[in-house]
Amino acid sequence: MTKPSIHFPKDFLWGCATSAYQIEGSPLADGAGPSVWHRFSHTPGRVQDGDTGDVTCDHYRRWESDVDLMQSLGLNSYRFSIAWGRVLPEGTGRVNAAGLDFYERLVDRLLSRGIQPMVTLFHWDLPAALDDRGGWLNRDIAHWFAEYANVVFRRLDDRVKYWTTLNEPWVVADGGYMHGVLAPGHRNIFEAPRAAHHLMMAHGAAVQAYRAVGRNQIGLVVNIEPKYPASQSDADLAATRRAEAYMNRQYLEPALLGSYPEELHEVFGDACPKWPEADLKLIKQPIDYVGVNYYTRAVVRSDPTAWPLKSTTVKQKQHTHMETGWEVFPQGLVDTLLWIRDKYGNPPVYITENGACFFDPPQVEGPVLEDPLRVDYLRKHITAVHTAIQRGADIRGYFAWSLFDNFEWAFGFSKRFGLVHMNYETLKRTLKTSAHFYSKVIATNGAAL
Ligand SMILES: OC[C@@H]1[C@@H](O)[C@H](O)[C@@H](O)c2nc(CNc3ccccc3)cn21
Repeated sequence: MTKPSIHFPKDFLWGCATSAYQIEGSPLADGAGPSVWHRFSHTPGRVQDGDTGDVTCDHYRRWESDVDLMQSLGLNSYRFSIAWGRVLPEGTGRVNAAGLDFYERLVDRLLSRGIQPMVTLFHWDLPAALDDRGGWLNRDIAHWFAEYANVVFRRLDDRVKYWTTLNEPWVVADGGYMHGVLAPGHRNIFEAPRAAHHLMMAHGAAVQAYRAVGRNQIGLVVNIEPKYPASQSDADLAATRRAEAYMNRQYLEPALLGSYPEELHEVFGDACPKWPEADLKLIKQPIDYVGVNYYTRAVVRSDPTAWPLKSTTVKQKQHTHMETGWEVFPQGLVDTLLWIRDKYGNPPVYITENGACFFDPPQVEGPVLEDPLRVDYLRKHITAVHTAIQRGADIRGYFAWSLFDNFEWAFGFSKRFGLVHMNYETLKRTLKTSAHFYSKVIATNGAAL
């Protein structure tokens, strides 16, 4: 039987995603102020092998040829983030013209190559000067973030059609304040929900500011990891509900519904704050789309000894090279997209990140490097997106994570997610077979799947 031909909507965005600290390098160049990730990566023991973002892919200096590489792949869109500290070195106040000019030149070159920018305002690299003033623990950060957002909106909204306020607030609150494994490295259950709330207030303040000056689209990017109970026992079902509320609903629901899931009281206990209604009103600013970062699912088992969720995830069969063994589970993406369709009124959705790191086979030098596992992963997950579209989900674009191998936060350079291989000694970019596969998918709007 011939395979039914797959076609995506006519104006579907096909892109790759990156973030400033992970690919740019030159973190202090041209007047830029340091971020919490500059400090964190330069603190011994915080990042594997002592890796830092000082050079990484050197995109800050190679951006012109990198944009030309994106064009050669046939991308019609590119998701990247702006380093807050390049634009406002102290986080507020003085604007660093050289920093803003860099991003303006990048946007102009992308547009000249027919590539639509999707710009993230915050992808974890908070200016260190603001962390010194309390960072995400200080309620004033909502105003600081709106001030920064306004500077960028006024300069670029005539050319940038797609804005994102925050990338994955859950990761910042959970990694940076609950478990302390990401910058700024706090481990405190009383801080985590406050950081989470202030992140969402900043999101609301930036959207509110955008409505006064902007004419395009703005949304929020969340990581969604669907939770499946390991058994139908009451304990496992309750643990699964807690895990889903803590990761998947804690940010979407204040943004879309203006309320927090009740299960958070079970997670945070007496650390769970009570917020004024006015805060929730600020957070619930109408947004134009939801960005979903999907990588894997979690099978959840109750574990009363596990902090703070009293649950653990059960490792599955085929998984990627992530330390926590992220399972390859494309059905989870279908389930996630239909869950959003049904639970939140079928909002416009972009898959703003999807990808995998594998221990790619030993690389033989040459024009193309073989990464069959990543090709298989992308094929299955892009097909999952198409399945969700056929079942009525309003999906408008897909961004593969990532364009290049890059700085994988606390894992340093040990994890490679790129469609393009990065030689960190020579900075040579080499396409992997997944890049060629993705190019064909884009050129045929999905038919090459
Ligand atoms: O880990 C791969 C990427 C990372 O490089 C991006 O900067 C970030 O946006 C990103 N988010 C996820 C998924 N969310 C997540 C879940 C658990 C721990 C850490 C991240 C994966 N990734």
